[in-house]
Amino acid sequence: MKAATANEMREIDRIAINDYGIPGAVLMENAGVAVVRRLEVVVEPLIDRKFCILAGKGNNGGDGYVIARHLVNQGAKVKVFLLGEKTAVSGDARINLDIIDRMGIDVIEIINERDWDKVKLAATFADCLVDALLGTGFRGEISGDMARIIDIINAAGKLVVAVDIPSGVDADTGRICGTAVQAAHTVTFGSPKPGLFLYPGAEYTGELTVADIGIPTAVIARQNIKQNVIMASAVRDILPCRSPAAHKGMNGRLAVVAGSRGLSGAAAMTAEGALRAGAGLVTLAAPASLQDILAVKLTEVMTKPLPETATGGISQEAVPDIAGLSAASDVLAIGPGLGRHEETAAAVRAVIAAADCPLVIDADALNALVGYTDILSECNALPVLTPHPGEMARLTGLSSQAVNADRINIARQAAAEWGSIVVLKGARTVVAFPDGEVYINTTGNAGMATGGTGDALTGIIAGLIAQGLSSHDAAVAGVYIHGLAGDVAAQAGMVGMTATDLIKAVPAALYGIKSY
Ligand SMILES: NC(=O)C1=CN([C@@H]2O[C@H](COP(=O)(O)OP(=O)(O)OC[C@H]3O[C@@H](n4cnc5c(N)ncnc54)[C@H](O)[C@@H]3O)[C@@H](O)[C@H]2O)[C@@H](O)CC1
Ligand SMILES: [K+]
Repeated sequence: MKAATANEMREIDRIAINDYGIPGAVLMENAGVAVVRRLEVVVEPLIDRKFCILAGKGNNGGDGYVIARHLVNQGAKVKVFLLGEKTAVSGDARINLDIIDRMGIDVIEIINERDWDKVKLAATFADCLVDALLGTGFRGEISGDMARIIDIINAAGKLVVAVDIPSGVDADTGRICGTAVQAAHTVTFGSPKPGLFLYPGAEYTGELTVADIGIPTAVIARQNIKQNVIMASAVRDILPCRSPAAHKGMNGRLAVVAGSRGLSGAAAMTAEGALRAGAGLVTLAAPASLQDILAVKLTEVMTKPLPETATGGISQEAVPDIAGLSAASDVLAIGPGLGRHEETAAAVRAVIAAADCPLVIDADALNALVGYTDILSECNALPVLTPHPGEMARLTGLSSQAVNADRINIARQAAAEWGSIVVLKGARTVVAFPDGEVYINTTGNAGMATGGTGDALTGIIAGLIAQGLSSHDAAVAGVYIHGLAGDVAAQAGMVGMTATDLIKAVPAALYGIKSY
């Protein structure tokens, strides 16, 4: 599913109105009715229920007047508050404001101090508040009277339904622009907006409904929208079918280069993640002194001892061994638990520059690339990089707060600059490609904020590449499956679940998607 930015959505509306001749008032009618359909479900029955509609001066407010008309027709008691003067309302919003004026619906302009008391009182007695203050026309920050009315909505403790976007949420990034309406439900029009999925905006959105308001689908399809939301159906199509006559050699050979003294678990979880994602044969290459531990930890994984530094990380002498392994593998996953020894980092860079097969690069292999991202252009296939915000911050020189504040664009820029697929992990993982295409993942939960889940993801993505998926498809499907496995594991309790629980749940997640 595509997710349109505010600018893209405005252009879509414009084309629908100007090129297709759909009157703006018709789109507004459909938008308002879509919200009423949702209200019929969440405030049931509507008759005699009290609604307070908070309207801004633009078309988002216009949707609010349509909602008011339909609610009154259904027997609800409706008060409309307009933040400003009626004379400031124009166009389609004006048409609908005039209609409800003629219907005798109370429209109170919030102009002086006494009007604020009326809003507070109405909010106190309402069953539901409808946020029609700001939609895709919102720019800048929330301040002054707008902040004040949003505070009243949030303080009322009532069911809040947002029209198109919770006011104050940046439609493109999910940033809270000063303050924002905390909605329980949001009905968005035509196409969802990225900011409704990305945190913190997603938390203010509540349950999201995407409503068709009659815009021809071709208008949206022709926009070349590059933001996507990963859907189960798309992952189902991506995943390979497994022949009933399959043997292990048909499901790919995968090599993992991971681990160092004290960090054997990361290596083991990466290898296990790959196996659980369906890889045929997995070889874990790790420092020789970890052999005994890994042999105990892992049953199905083959191990390859590598020369190591005095501190127990892989050494430069390991490079030819790994090169040989990569030549015999369909994919190489490198990084988890390697440690940050400079010799190890240099060995990692040599491996990345020389690898013959597709790469999944994570953790300490990403740290090894700080200041050396130019070597990524030497990779034969598009490498997949899986940084968390901290690693991304180190790679880009930004703070992790800055990375999280604009996840889509930061990932997109990095993917273009490095000629790589960038999987920016965290709540709502974003997968970005060098051509600007991005995918937002919605599976997963806060229980996954625990050590080792990132190693599992690296293994899962590599495991899918081993089975013949392109790095592109493996990254998109991998983050979805990883999050879904987290959701499956969380059914036994979210807090306290471990990466191992997630890894064990991968087959169930795959079964849920593909029934195999
Ligand atoms: N014809 C269309 O384009 C359609 C628009 N629709 C609705 O209209 C919305 C877009 O309408 P508009 O483009 O009129 O814009 P909005 O109604 O989203 O916002 C514009 C108003 O907000 C004010 N504003 C902007 N930034 C502000 C800030 N930081 N602080 C305080 N006030 C601020 C502007 O001065 C203006 O009065 C959509 O989100 C959707 O709800 C729907 O009715 C469907 C059809
Ligand atoms: K709104």
